[in-house]
Amino acid sequence: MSDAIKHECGLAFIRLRKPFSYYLQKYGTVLYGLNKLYLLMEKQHNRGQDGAGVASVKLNIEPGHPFLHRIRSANHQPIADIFSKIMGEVKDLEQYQPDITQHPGLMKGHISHLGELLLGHLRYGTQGKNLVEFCHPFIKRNTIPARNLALAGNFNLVNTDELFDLIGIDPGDFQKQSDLAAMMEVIHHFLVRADEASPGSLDVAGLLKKAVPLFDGGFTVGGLIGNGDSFVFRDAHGIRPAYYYISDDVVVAASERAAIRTVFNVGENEVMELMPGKGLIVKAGGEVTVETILEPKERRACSFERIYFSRGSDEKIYRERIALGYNLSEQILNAINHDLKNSIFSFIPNTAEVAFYGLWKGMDDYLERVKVQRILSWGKDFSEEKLREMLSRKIRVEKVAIKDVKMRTFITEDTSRNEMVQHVYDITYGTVRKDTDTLVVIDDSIVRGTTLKESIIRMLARLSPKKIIVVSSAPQIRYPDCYGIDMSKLGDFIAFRAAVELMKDRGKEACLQELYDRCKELARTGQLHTENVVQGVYKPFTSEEIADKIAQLITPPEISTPVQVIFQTIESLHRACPTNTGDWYFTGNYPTPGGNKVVNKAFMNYMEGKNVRGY
Ligand SMILES: NC(=O)CC[C@H](N)C(=O)O
Repeated sequence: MSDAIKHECGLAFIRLRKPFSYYLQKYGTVLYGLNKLYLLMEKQHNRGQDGAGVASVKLNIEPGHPFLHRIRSANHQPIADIFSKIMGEVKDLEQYQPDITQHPGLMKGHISHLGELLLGHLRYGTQGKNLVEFCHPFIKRNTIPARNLALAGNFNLVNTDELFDLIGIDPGDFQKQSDLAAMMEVIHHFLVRADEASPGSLDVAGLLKKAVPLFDGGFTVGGLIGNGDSFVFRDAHGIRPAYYYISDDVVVAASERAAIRTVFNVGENEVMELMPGKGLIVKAGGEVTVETILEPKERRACSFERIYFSRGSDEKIYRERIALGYNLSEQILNAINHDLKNSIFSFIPNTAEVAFYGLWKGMDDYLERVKVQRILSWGKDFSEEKLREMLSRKIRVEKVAIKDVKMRTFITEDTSRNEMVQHVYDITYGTVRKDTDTLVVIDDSIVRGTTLKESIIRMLARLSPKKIIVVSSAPQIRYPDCYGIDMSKLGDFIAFRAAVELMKDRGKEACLQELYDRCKELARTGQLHTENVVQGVYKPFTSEEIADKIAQLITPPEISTPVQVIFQTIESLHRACPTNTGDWYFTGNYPTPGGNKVVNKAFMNYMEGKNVRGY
């Protein structure tokens, strides 16, 4: 991955179904749940770099004693920071009573986070700021236990303002900036109503059925209620991922299946997908149900989860990434004129590595077909040496690019900064035959193209290949995301800039103004959600034209090595990742009405020179 696409958030939910003494007996520790939560979060640390948080609820607590706790951190290593504090409490206690960990009751009384209900979160902000105040879980306290709520999720909502209006709340400055704050108010509003209606027996599914349809966005959200009930729900299109596992001991939910598998050591089919629109509800007594909260709509699960966000250790995701690379083989063979002898294949570390193996397989299959054809065409006319030579032909793969330094902010002076930026990546010398070999490098996506231009292309050109081909295992990113990925500004996308350049080249700049006027007209009549005007920016051009323009844009002016860029097609993406058909960032087809509004607003912001998000 050369361009960091801002990562997703990750959710980790654990509900212990037995008393703490049981875990002490069976697993040797009362801290079983917290240990598992720690692992479940660590195994998903790919999903959030801004911060993390944990909330916990204790069951059956004497009135007057605290039962809901929450800890958050936006430190450098937020997960470690949180758990060192949680475990610090245990160490402190052990100083006074060395065998305290053998006493479940005492532990539960003294360790704030030793609750049966645990909710962990990893954040990459898509709204508000990257501060600890914005880290999840958010909590709301009340003297009535059933009206206490902790919430955390992987989501983005595009109707935050409307939500406050709907429940008649005038948000403060902080709340205005946070979709989680809006979600909290809405769910809490219905939680209070539900508690009023039947004190002592909350209808969790019922209250979610009232609250959740009001949210426009993609979401997987977990919640703990002070009365001991808890839930996880998912949007109707299944945009954000959600998985769960139920055993006699625990109920677990998380954003990634492989994380649950690893932490609980269970098989692929033991971990279930929480289907679109469903809610996983665990009552205070431990009963679990999966209920329909929203009528499921057309499945549009985010394909970027498969291309890049989720960990490639997942059984299915691994195979899909292999297929993504494999599917690119034909386009690449055409680009190198089937000249495998003079082509070297490599990848941009690290996330593109699996797709690279797929590409390698694709090339190998082709080479094998060629070998068989050639050998058959010889008839009886061959020697051992000739046969050996033919069989020894291999795809040439090398580790060419190396991820090196993280740019340090202390370099501020422009010229040295540019010089330094180059060195974010390094190259392996002696791998390429000068002016003879074509270098094919696969990356998982190209968003802004900045790192390619500033570092990778410059570095690769130092090896003097005949040509550089950059292959993207994702299609062209043309439209903003508004469902949890922080890529919301059109002017940032190299594909968008390429289309604008092409318009300029062809004297069609007026087209942009026309599209802008169209947006303004739609905005005036409150119709911004009805169509995606930005599709008109790309319409006059073929994908190849845009790819060629991107190649020009990412080639630094002083580099004379020809550069070509090849993208995955949308069809082959869907062939490779059949269950995750969400592709709005590539096609502009948004699953929810807010999507069109966001893309049109993003375009208006671009035209007006405003560097803000479209939601
Ligand atoms: N990436 C995410 O899921 C972000 C969650 C939420 N929108 C936030 O900014 O906190």
